[in-house]
Amino acid sequence: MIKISDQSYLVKGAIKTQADELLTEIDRIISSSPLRQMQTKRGHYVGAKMTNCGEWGWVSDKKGYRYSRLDPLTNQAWPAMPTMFKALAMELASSVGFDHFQPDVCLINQYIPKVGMGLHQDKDEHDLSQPIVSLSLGVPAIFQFGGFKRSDQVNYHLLEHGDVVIWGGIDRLRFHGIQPLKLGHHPQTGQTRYNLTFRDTGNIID
Ligand SMILES: O=C(O)CCC(=O)C(=O)O
Ligand SMILES: [Fe+2]
Repeated sequence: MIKISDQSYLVKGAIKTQADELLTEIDRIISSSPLRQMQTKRGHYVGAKMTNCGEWGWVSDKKGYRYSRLDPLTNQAWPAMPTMFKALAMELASSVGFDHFQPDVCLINQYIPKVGMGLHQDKDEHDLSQPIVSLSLGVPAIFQFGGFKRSDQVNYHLLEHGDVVIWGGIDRLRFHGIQPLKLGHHPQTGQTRYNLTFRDTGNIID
């Protein structure tokens, strides 16, 4: 395990043995809530294609970013979070000292060559005491991990198939991003990288 900041960790190869099962579940989720490019307030499109599983899903459209219980594409609830997803995310969180993590959303990002994700903070969750658990599958990518201001210096970390990044506590609001994906090939995903990001929205379902 590599400590990349005070309460941030990169665990190389942590989910290699679960990768097949994760990819099978991703296919199943995508077949009911398809990957799609989301729009931003300014009318641009988010580069990565996205979908979700869990009680909530992260969505973006001309009204902005938010969590929604329904998939706006299907008007149905998001597919349930597979039991193994939740158990794995909880185990990974607790392995670096974040106990009692109860993710209620898993955002699935799909990157193809040239697609990245600009520097941003994950701050749409109400409960910032809970960490972010982020899994990488397929083609490698360069993760940028910065400070608390967009202009702060960033460090670069290679994320390969099976790697996990976990950040929380005092690091929860650090800026981070993904550099545009380089052309590559992975036997299980082709030219694609998948990222699964587990969060606790802090939303209460009544
Ligand atoms: O793809 C990644 O590794 C990071 C994704 C991310 O930061 C996000 O979805 O908020
Ligand atoms: Fe993020």
